[in-house]
Amino acid sequence: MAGSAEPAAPPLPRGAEPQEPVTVLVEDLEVRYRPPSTDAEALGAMGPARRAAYRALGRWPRVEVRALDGVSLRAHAGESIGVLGANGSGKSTLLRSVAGLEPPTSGTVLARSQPVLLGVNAALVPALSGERNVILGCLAMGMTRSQARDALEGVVELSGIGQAIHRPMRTYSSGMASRLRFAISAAARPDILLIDEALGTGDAAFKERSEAVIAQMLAAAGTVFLVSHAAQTVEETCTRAIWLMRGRVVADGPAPEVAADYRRWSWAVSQDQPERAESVLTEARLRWRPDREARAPETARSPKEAG
Ligand SMILES: Nc1ncnc2c1ncn2[C@@H]1O[C@H](COP(=O)(O)OP(=O)(O)OP(=O)(O)O)[C@@H](O)[C@H]1O
Repeated sequence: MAGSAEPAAPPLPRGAEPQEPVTVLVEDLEVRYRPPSTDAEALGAMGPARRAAYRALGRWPRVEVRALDGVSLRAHAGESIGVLGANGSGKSTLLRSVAGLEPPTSGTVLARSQPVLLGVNAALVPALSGERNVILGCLAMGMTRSQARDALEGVVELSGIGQAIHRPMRTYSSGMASRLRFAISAAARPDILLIDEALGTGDAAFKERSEAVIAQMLAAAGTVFLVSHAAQTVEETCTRAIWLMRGRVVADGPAPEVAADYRRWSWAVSQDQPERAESVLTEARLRWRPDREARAPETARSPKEAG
């Protein structure tokens, strides 16, 4: 993080939980992976016969990664929730789980309607033009062919990629592709939209347009989740922020305050001040105790059933 002065501590938490209906409920969610690891220690921990068998087969032992380790949250209509955290803290796994794309190892994920995960639900084909992909993406999100055709102009306008819409998507920069995916996802006007980093890839005009779309969705009582490394994006776009670390919720509260705590922690880490970072973390945990008493939304279905 730039600058050398430590950011100021945020004021104490205020306000109670919103009264609006619950749209997403996550309760004690655990997602574990067992990837193969070349770590010599994992191999060394085996008995000699097993180690020899692994070597003979050219296999590596599997280790357990706890991507999410007991996450609970309740999202409400009209909330835009920023998910903050360092690399590997579990942000994308949380979004994939809410979208119903990641089976929980244990715990519960319920949603009022099928969440749309930006960039995954829209099955785009690199060899086809942006235009053809808009149609495909809209069809993939359940729109009819004529609804998709009607949506085309608005999608192109929101994405701001102009004449490039007629070129194959494989020729797009990653920012252009992200903007188009965002615009396609927004066209379906989903009740629950999950965005993984895409808003950071646009210029100021795109940012303004995408923020307007998010505001419209929230006004229609939807819920937006936005994953970002950037505390500033979350501060500017979200009403609430959740800070994840090693698959656990460190803080869950109003976006400006939680983002400020995250910023102070990132600053201490970047200044190589582990004790300071630890004390910011402890303060944040005390300040923003994650809610553990989640209740199911009345009309909730699991994400794969919903929609
Ligand atoms: N398919 C997978 N197989 C094994 N491990 C995985 C898999 N997907 C994620 N992980 C691990 O789970 C942890 C959380 O990953 P995740 O992608 O959710 O983090 P993230 O906070 O989104 O990271 P980033 O900010 O770098 O995108 C990491 O340790 C990652 O290596």
